[in-house]
Amino acid sequence: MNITLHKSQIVNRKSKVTITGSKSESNRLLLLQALYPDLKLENVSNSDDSNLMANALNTQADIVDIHHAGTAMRFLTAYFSIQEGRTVTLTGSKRMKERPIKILVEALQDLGAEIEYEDHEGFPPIKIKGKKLTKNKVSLKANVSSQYISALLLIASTLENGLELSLEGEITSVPYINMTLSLLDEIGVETSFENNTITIKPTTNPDSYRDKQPATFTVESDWSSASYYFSIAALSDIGTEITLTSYKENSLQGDSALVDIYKHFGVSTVFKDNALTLKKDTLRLNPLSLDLKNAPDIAQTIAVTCFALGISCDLTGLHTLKIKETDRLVALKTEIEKLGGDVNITDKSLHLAASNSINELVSIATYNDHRMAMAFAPLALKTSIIIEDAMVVSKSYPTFWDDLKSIGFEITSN
Ligand SMILES: O=C(O)C1=C[C@@H](OP(=O)(O)O)[C@@H](O)[C@H](O)C1
Ligand SMILES: C=C(OP(=O)(O)O)C(=O)O
Repeated sequence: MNITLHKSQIVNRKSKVTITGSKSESNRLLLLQALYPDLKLENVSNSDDSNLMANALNTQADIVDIHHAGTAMRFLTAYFSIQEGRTVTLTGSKRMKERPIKILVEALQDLGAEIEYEDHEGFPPIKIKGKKLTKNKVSLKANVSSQYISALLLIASTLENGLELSLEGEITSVPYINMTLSLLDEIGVETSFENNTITIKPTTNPDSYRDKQPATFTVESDWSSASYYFSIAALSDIGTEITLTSYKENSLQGDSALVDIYKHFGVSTVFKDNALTLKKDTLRLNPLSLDLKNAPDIAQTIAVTCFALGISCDLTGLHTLKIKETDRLVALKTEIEKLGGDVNITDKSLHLAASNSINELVSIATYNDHRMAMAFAPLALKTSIIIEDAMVVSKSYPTFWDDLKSIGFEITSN
């Protein structure tokens, strides 16, 4: 379904939106709950990816299809590797079959896991024969995706001898690794991350973690989803306020860097009672240079904010974007150029030139990528725009379009 976003304004200058739980935290905690069933969760994400993760952990089927959910694919590869006596084929969408998994599979094989490629070496689908893993030392390349590392860390405390992981090369998306370690700490698993080595102690006595475990873990709302409101605030009139719930000032999510990043666009943020209020308080139109290797999921949001404001930007640290839901560098260049922008990309960076006009009623292709749809939506504050295959947003944020309507966006189905 394509939709048209008619040139809109935020009608209510003090709007409020409740955002679902973090997809990243939810997917980790769902897996930990499958390993440690006493763990209770609140505000779990209602995203497709988290639903797929929960269903995959609950099914006894021989074939598990996780569609477009990359994090679920990587985490479940590790999970099924330790399900003794069970054989599972893990597969996904056409794009998932192009998203590399070899670094994780090799690390698990080094630990003793039995995994075979069903189609192309290095890519899903994979057939996993669950086994008890007793080896506890492995090294892997850390510059391609942090999801491989988190996957190993999440099962590590249930391995007989724990795990000592040596990370090779520059480590990418570090906040996601720290999120995994923090969640393990919270449920009482002993972890350490020194130099390039992560150590996880085994939990031989379940009571030792049960004592320390919080009775209920409340997932913080999703910061990547919040990014679209930071962009909306940046493109709104001075004085506009948007309040988002439920957030923590000390977040585990690296995308909370938005608070500092959006100051550049004149957006200030105030935390109060688990709510985050964004306020556009100054007009700032300076060029932006930013390394996003710690926050790759907000690259599309920031590139579109800059384009909408007509300012130039140099975004670096984008080497993981080519293997996400689509090649996000190519997708951004193609779609921003349809709107009249001028974008240069390499394999790890994007340069957007300053501009002073935006083409009207352009139809934005979304390439099965929720973030393409959501990142371009704020442009409706400047011009009418069409978003193709709009329901793609359900991968991480199913109520996105309803929430935009609630704050004044005028949206019709085509
Ligand atoms: O661990 C996670 O929850 C994620 C890690 C990141 O992936 P990479 O480490 O592959 O960049 C991020 O892009 C993804 O959306 C979620
Ligand atoms: C990259 C993303 O997700 P995944 O890798 O889990 O498919 C994302 O949500 O932006």
